[in-house]
Amino acid sequence: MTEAVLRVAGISKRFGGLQALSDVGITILKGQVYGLIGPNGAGKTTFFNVITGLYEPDSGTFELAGKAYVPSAVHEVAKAGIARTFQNIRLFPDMTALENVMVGRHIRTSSGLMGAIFRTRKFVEEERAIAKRSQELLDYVGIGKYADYKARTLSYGDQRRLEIARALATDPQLIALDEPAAGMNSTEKVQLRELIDRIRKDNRTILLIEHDVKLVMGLCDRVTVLDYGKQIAEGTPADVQKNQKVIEAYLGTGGH
Ligand SMILES: Nc1ncnc2c1ncn2[C@@H]1O[C@H](COP(=O)(O)OP(=O)(O)OP(=O)(O)O)[C@@H](O)[C@H]1O
Repeated sequence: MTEAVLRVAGISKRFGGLQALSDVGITILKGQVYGLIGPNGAGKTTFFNVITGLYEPDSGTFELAGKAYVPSAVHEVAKAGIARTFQNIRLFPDMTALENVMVGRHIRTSSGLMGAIFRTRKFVEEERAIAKRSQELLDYVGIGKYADYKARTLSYGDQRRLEIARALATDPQLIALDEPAAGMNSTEKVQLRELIDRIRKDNRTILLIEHDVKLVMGLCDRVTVLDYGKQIAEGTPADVQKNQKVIEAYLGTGGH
């Protein structure tokens, strides 16, 4: 049986009087692209923020690659093995593309601050290896030739690729992409789809929040649909598309 990479269950989160998530759970198997969709305000971002340590849940259990983890802080979650991108791109705009990826890689290195200050041999060697690996990742996502460009000078689509390269640099168990196609034109979306497909073929596991339902349906192995914080459907894209509750939620006849 294929192993589960992420297994979360019973996640609830309330903001004051608003129940943003009610008993939500998903299981993502290794090598899957798993989609999370739902109308505006359904709770997708909240769910993402809970599993990546940005929001503290009111309840829930969390397991990554067979080990329980506590999503108490973003850096702890990154160390445990979940790398994420953000809806609003969060790169270091005045650092080069290569440096942005190197930052991601640093959480997997060991020489630490003292090594950096005294430029120990181990540190220098480690930096060289990090730069090499980071360049490979830029090549992998298709922006290798922009390694020395400042992040802010890259096109929107290329900045999103750079974020993905930085996420990959942490060697994550799971890559969580928050609306990667937002603001992309149709050519960029096709390229994004090819890139995500390629990442999947390399046996990586991806969780995807996306507004572009067509992209999700074409790309994902499984999909969860949220509406008003509740999981109204889970299954293959074909199953979910036929689900009456999903149709109603999207057509706005479900009480919206
Ligand atoms: N930090 C917060 N404080 C209070 N309410 C919040 C907070 N974050 C989200 N909410 C509320 O929780 C509900 C779910 O929001 P969320 O952003 O998770 O939905 P979403 O599915 O990601 O929506 P969208 O597609 O519009 O991004 C909304 O009603 C929202 O107003």
